Amino acid sequence: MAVGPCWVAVRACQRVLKRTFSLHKAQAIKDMENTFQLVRNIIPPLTTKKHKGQDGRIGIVGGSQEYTGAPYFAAISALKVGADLSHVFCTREAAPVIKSYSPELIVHPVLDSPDAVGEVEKWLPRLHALVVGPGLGRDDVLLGNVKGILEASKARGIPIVIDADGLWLITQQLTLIQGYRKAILTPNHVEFSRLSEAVLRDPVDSGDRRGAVLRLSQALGNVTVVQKGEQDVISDGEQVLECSQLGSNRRCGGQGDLLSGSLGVLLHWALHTGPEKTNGFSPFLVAAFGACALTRQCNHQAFQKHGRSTTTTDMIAEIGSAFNRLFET
Ligand SMILES: NC(=O)C1=CN([C@@H]2O[C@H](COP(=O)(O)OP(=O)(O)OC[C@H]3O[C@@H](n4cnc5c(N)ncnc54)[C@H](OP(=O)(O)O)[C@@H]3O)[C@@H](O)[C@H]2O)[C@@H](O)CC1
Ligand SMILES: Nc1ncnc2c1ncn2[C@@H]1O[C@H](COP(=O)(O)OP(=O)(O)OP(=O)(O)O)[C@@H](O)[C@H]1O
Ligand SMILES: [Mg+2]
Repeated sequence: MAVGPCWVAVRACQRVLKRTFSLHKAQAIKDMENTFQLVRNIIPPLTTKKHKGQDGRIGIVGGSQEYTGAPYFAAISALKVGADLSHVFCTREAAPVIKSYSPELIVHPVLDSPDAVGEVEKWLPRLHALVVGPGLGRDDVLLGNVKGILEASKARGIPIVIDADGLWLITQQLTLIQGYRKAILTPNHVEFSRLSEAVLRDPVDSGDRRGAVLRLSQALGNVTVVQKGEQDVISDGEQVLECSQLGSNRRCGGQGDLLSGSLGVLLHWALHTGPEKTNGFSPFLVAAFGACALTRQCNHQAFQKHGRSTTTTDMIAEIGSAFNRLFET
């Protein structure tokens, strides 16, 4: 077959694209490796000199009539990653259910009480990070209470992870989070679109996920955003990171709760260790990358054992060994 100049040009162009793509891929792998090292740097050593609480006291705000699993997944994941104490602030009805899942959680049935904000505020001085939203539901009274809790936490400078219905709340009231740089938002696909459309008043460009996450973070005043998906895309409005750690194709509910609970602890560790441990790199990005990689590795390991029957409980059972493999070898 005669090969015309046009075809030659196409082949040349394909070669350049292929090389650019491989370079991009190689760069992405190198970035991932460097970021893994930064995550390793923030892990606090286990020593005889420490007392209970020093490696993290994490609060989860969520748990309602409909949803008791999500706050449990987040709270137990925080403990399994290495926090010393994990508190759940939930509704009165949800509390006995959550307590019955695990004796290891401290459960406060206060979220629908008349003085919910005051009841949670009492604990704030002792908490290193809050995770707001898993299993919260969308009841207006509860959301009003959580608004007060967010305001009180911001006034104290507490790092906050916002997930699930917490994202629903801030999507309705963007000023609640605008400019609070100690927050990390962890939207799934739907939550990201809702939030992005509310903030940027434009439909999301699904062909440019990195750009979309970067723009959302910038518009929120450099609040860190983690868009979960086939790859997790993370940005603080200045840099964009991707996590493509191998997971599996099993998409059972609750994986995002494992991620947000883990992130609560890693965020505390990243902020506590100081900038020299993260080479000046954003501690928010390091913590977010660590939580994404860990969740996906748990998913991978659980899937190897349980295949299609994998559930989030199986993934939680993998946290210890996944953490070791990724960060302690
Ligand atoms: N065991 C428990 O207690 C658990 C409780 N949970 C709690 O549930 C509450 C609500 O959280 P949420 O994530 O279900 O709410 P929301 O964002 O409205 O999504 C709803 C719909 O969006 C869609 N959809 C989702 N992802 C998509 C994607 N990637 N790509 C495309 N579409 C996608 C999908 O719609 P469908 O396929 O049905 O059309 C889905 O049904 C919250 O409190 C949370 O913490 C969970 O944590 C799970 C474990
Ligand atoms: N298509 C995909 N391929 C691989 N991993 C994915 C995919 N989609 C999501 N994940 C991973 O699953 C985890 C949870 O993301 P997901 O989008 O399911 O969150 P979620 O909807 O908030 O979960 P939850 O059910 O807990 O609310 C993240 O670690 C993400 O990387
Ligand atoms: Mg979720």
